[in-house]
Amino acid sequence: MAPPSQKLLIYILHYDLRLSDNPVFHELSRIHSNGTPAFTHILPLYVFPAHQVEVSGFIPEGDEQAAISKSPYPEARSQIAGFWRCGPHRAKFLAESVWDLKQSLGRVGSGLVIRVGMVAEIVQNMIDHFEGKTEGTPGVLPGSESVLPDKSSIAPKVEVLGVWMTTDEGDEEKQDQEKVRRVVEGHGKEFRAFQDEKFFIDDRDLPFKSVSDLPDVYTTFRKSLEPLRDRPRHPLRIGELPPIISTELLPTQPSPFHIPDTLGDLIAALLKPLAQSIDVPKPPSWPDDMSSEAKLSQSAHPFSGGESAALRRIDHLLSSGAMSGYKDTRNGLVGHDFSTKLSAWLAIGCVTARQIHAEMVVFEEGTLDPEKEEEKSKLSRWRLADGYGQGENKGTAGVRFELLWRDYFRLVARKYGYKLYHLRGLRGTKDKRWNRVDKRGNNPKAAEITRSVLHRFCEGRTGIGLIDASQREIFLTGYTSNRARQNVASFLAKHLNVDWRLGAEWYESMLVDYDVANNWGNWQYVAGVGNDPREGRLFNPVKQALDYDKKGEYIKTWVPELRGLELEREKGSDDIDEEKLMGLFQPWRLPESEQKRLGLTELDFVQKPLVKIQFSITKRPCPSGGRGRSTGGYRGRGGHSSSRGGSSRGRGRWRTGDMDKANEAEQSLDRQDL
Ligand SMILES: Cc1cc2nc3c(=O)[nH]c(=O)nc-3n(C[C@H](O)[C@H](O)[C@H](O)COP(=O)(O)OP(=O)(O)OC[C@H]3O[C@@H](n4cnc5c(N)ncnc54)[C@H](O)[C@@H]3O)c2cc1C
Repeated sequence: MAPPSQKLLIYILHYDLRLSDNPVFHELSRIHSNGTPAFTHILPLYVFPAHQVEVSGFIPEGDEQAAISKSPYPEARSQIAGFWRCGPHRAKFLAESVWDLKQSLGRVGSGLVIRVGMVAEIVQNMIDHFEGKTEGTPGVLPGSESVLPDKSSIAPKVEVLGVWMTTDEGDEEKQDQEKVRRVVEGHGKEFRAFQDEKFFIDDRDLPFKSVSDLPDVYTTFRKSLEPLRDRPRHPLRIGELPPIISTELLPTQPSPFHIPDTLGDLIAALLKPLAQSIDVPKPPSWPDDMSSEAKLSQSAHPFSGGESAALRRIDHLLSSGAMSGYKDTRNGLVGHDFSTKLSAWLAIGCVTARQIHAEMVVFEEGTLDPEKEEEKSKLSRWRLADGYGQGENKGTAGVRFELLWRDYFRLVARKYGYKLYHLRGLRGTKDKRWNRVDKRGNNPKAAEITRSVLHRFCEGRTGIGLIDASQREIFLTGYTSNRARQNVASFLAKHLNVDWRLGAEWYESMLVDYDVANNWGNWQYVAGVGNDPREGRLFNPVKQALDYDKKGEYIKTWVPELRGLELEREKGSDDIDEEKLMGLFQPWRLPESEQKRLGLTELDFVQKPLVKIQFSITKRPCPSGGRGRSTGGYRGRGGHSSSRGGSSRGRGRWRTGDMDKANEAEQSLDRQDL
């Protein structure tokens, strides 16, 4: 047989969906420019992973139910609650990101091949195909569900030399990588795993050799790295890439799946199975008559996936002055620009933290050159922006500070491995009894009650305005602010005592920016089982609403049932009636007449809130009087009524108890860091 005419290197993309500042593309272009790489062609390959993303919608024809039953893979659902692991918002964002990369690569004469399945099986299928293995050759890994080998013609012209990919910290990702390595090395090919360089500080520059030396307190970690502005490396330059293999030589997508030809069809294939089985019985919905433009303007995250959109967003943040103002706005709840909204692109590697840093440096130093054609138009946008050419400011420093949190949680994931997903957390906390929905440690009746509480939590019908607004926002848009996330996580874990992993699974399903280390690490932190140095931190969502949603704008945006509540003492004035505000924060507190007027008398979240939190800004006792209590026989935690007072604010004086004490401490630390 003639020797193969093409020597192929496969690059599997996963959470590194970008062309710029990409260590693998950098290496490929470097070797290519050096003249004599061992390979002649490359294959950039993205596989929608069947265990994380539901892929039954890629099966052509038939109704959705039939499609699910025909898929060789189990549904991609979370382990405990059974939520879709990748809900509609992230599925769409991911498809847009993959498509954007395909187009960017196309523009530089390369391309991206898309497949669905388990990545190791797809790699095996490719290698088998090029090794000329015929039908019947296992295209399937031992122990996995069957995926039929490709039946198309054999292509002896190509030899696979190796497979490259970047590593991830998630347990599952590590296992997937290991399976790929075994397949590749089992065929005597080269396997190479690159450290992705999408973080703020490169692993090579960390002040410790072994991750076991990572401090358990973020502040200690941060201090060891300050000044942060001096730390990041420069983004990598990508030169010309080796030619891509002709797609005709490739095996087709293993049956029964079909890869769509357009972005619209790709999104439709991902969304189809998700739409027919929504995870909660009474999901929130947009008003029927709301236009898609109005939805986008109401959403805090109206952005599309992809490297191009990410780079445009960075440009916008700098030219609008939003980045310079970040420190003052970052605790906002409503709007597009109160925080950077870069997280979703960072999570799947459409952009790197050091690219953000590098753009901020150019902005801070004001070094754009009007003589350079490519910098001229940027200069016209940036030069009038707040902070241009004036060095690091509070806002840009604040963004660096937050980006380091992201690095930190990734390293925490590396240090603690599987403990990231464990109920007892990194701390191994044993003394807390959680309300659970799984069989272990629970009787069926209690599990059933917890399940119904969980549904109300997910649906945004708990009766606590801030929590409900956030939960409806996340369901409808895939995003909610960091402030809201902290409150939601604290509420589930500490007021309701519900197994915090259910919240983490819900966020995994809902968030457009889901990231394994950041999500599970943050949930543990807030639930009190992770590496928060202060044990017992508790967010009081009523006080938090008072601090961060002073005029009730956020709650009214997302809980339309309460929009008709007029908070101003006089129309158009800034003078807010605090009692009504308290009614917005917990609608059970509204007088009966107001409840009737607003049509709230039949609503469970008004009449039977999951928790009543005692909190008042007047000297008068709360309407229910006495201790706060949870309702419906649920073993949760209400507020406490011992009045210890606190700071005066507005007209009255805080009348709260233990919860305020916790919040005073909370304010002093305030996770300004988080
Ligand atoms: C319970 C809970 C779950 C979370 N789950 C995720 C998740 O799955 N994915 C995710 O990216 N972030 C998560 N976060 C962190 C944080 O809420 C988001 O990163 C942030 O809200 C994203 O919006 P932004 O890009 O506008 O953030 P900005 O405020 O603009 O911050 C800039 C960047 O810094 C990083 N950052 C900010 N805060 C944190 C933080 N607390 N931890 C780690 N990195 C941070 C993010 O990359 C963010 O894009 C979670 C926080 C909590 C409390």
